[in-house]
Amino acid sequence: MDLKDKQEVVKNSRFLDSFKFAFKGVLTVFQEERNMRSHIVIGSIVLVLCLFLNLAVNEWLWVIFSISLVIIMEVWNTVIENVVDLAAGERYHPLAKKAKDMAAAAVLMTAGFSVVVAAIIILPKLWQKLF
Ligand SMILES: Nc1ncnc2c1ncn2[C@@H]1O[C@H](COP(=O)(O)OP(=O)(O)OP(=O)(O)O)[C@@H](O)[C@H]1O
Repeated sequence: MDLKDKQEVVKNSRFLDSFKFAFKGVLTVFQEERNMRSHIVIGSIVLVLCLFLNLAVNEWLWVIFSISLVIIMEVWNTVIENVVDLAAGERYHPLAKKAKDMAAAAVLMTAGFSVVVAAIIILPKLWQKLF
């Protein structure tokens, strides 16, 4: 094995390691964040509901996009909470409060966007189906 092959093996193992660490991150956020579990349950219910509503492809994309965005934003919220806790520890600090509140605001705004998507795409179809 020459130097070039060795470098490729090292690169490959780092690539696999980064997947392993990313999956560990997914697992940790699910285990430790109650809000994340709620997002997953609500998102799954919405997706199952959509199966019965004959959505067009672009409507599916909007629904999947908005659910994914809430989940991704919750991951970032958790990242910020952890980093702030690391920096501030048990101390009260106005900047720690600002950072955590803004991170929570980002999740809230994204959830608001999902509600708008649901109101435009899902509710009218559900209404039609039911009445
Ligand atoms: N070190 C701190 N200094 C000042 N205010 C803080 C600090 N830590 C938390 N807070 C305030 O308390 C609130 C709750 O903090 P916490 O760390 O429990 O987050 P949370 O929003 O409850 O998170 P979770 O998503 O885990 O429910 C924050 O939104 C922030 O307003």
